[in-house]
Amino acid sequence: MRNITNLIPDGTAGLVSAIQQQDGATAWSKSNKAAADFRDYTKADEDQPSIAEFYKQNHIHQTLDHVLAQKAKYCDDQVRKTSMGIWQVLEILDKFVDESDPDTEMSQIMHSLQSSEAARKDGQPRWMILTALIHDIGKWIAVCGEPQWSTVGDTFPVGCQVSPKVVYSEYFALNPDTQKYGNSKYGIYSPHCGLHNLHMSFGHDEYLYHVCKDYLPKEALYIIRFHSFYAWHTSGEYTWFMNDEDHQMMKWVKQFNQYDLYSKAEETPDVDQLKPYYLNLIDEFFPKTIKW
Ligand SMILES: O[C@H]1[C@H](O)[C@@H](O)[C@H](O)[C@@H](O)[C@H]1O
Ligand SMILES: [Fe+2]
Ligand SMILES: [Fe+2]
Repeated sequence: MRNITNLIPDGTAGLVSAIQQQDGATAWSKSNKAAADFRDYTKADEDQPSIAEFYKQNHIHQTLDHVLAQKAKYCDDQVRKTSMGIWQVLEILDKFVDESDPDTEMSQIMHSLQSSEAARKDGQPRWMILTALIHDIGKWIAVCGEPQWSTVGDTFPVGCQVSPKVVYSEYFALNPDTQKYGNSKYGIYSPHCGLHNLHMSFGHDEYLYHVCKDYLPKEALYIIRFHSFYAWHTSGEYTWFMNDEDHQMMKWVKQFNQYDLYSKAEETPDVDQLKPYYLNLIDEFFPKTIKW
């Protein structure tokens, strides 16, 4: 098994061209895109000004009240009534492009398959390959009419002070909660209460966690729930809320992040060719349909 650090030797992310192998997996050849060139929001400010505008809306509107209302609307088992299979949702998301992402303009099915193929190529266990495939399909709420600011982008806890390491943190000055919690490190929480006790800004992560919680191992659910919490898993903030379980789980989130971020390659995976393998993998964990 290849170690995941091989994916980013000497700062080169290197996953840009996909090469089909005989066993059906996809091998990746290196590109010139260095790891440091991913998530370059300074560059995005010049080339993609809509990303700053996206985060402005996100940071203004993601309040504790918003999060509680969205959880009541989407996360309760009783409120989710639409039955769909995992692959069906992936196909619906074929039309969806995430406005917050500076690294890919591809549709979500392409990003899903790029991530899962990177994990598969790396010899990861089947649950991790599946997690990589589905981690973003909570973006289905955008298809239901949720604005992008309430669906995508990095997440952060609400109801407490926000770390300056959250991307575009300057826009939090415009958030009404800043008056209430802006000076309180712990806000409504207590030290080391565990990340599962935080109300995270609402989006595809929290929603999909609830959709999947009866079907996947706890590591997979943890990755799904916190994969967009970059200020924590990549910038080392919010450690004051972590409990023992979070310390154990963080390594999985970090491993997963390599496949999520650096697989944003330009070559498009062959959906029809990969479909049988993934239908089989989905069947191993999920019933034919689940509630959305
Ligand atoms: O722009 C991206 C995208 O929305 C991802 O799905 C999310 O997980 C990331 O955290 C975010 O930076
Ligand atoms: Fe995501
Ligand atoms: Fe992703």
